[in-house]
Amino acid sequence: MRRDTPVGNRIPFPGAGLRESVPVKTFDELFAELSAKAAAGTPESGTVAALEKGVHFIGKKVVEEAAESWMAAEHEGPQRTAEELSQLLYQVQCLMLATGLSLDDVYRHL
Ligand SMILES: N=c1c2ncn([C@@H]3O[C@H](COP(=O)(O)OP(=O)(O)OP(=O)(O)O)[C@@H](O)[C@H]3O)c2ncn1[C@@H]1O[C@H](COP(=O)(O)O)[C@@H](O)[C@H]1O
Repeated sequence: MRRDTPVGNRIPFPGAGLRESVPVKTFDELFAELSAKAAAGTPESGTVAALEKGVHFIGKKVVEEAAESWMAAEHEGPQRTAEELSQLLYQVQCLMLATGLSLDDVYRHL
């Protein structure tokens, strides 16, 4: 997720050299935060702005971040890959909110 701090490495990435775990925002915590902002229509929230633009806009962001994650994994190393994957997870959650899906709606397919 958007951050200026090092990325934790609870799951080792071979050769990554990532630092030890630091406090992180979990997937569920992020979803709760975004849900609250969406419900409140929080001003200056990028999430609220994205939701106003709709599924088509957010869907393109999902594809963009997926592609950037892939390219980072092949060419840019683990740190950049982690950053891009965090953006992908964020955009996935925006798409869930834009389509009215809950975490359980998705988790039940895992
Ligand atoms: N994790 C994220 C997150 N990841 C990406 N983004 C935004 O998604 C947009 C993506 O933009 P771009 O595609 O242009 O990405 P980019 O700047 O080119 O970056 P790269 O992909 O090239 O690395 C930018 O506006 C980012 O700020 C995020 N915006 C918010 N979050 C989290 O969501 C929370 C709520 O955010 P707000 O709704 O803005 O308050 C925040 O506290 C964060 O934890």
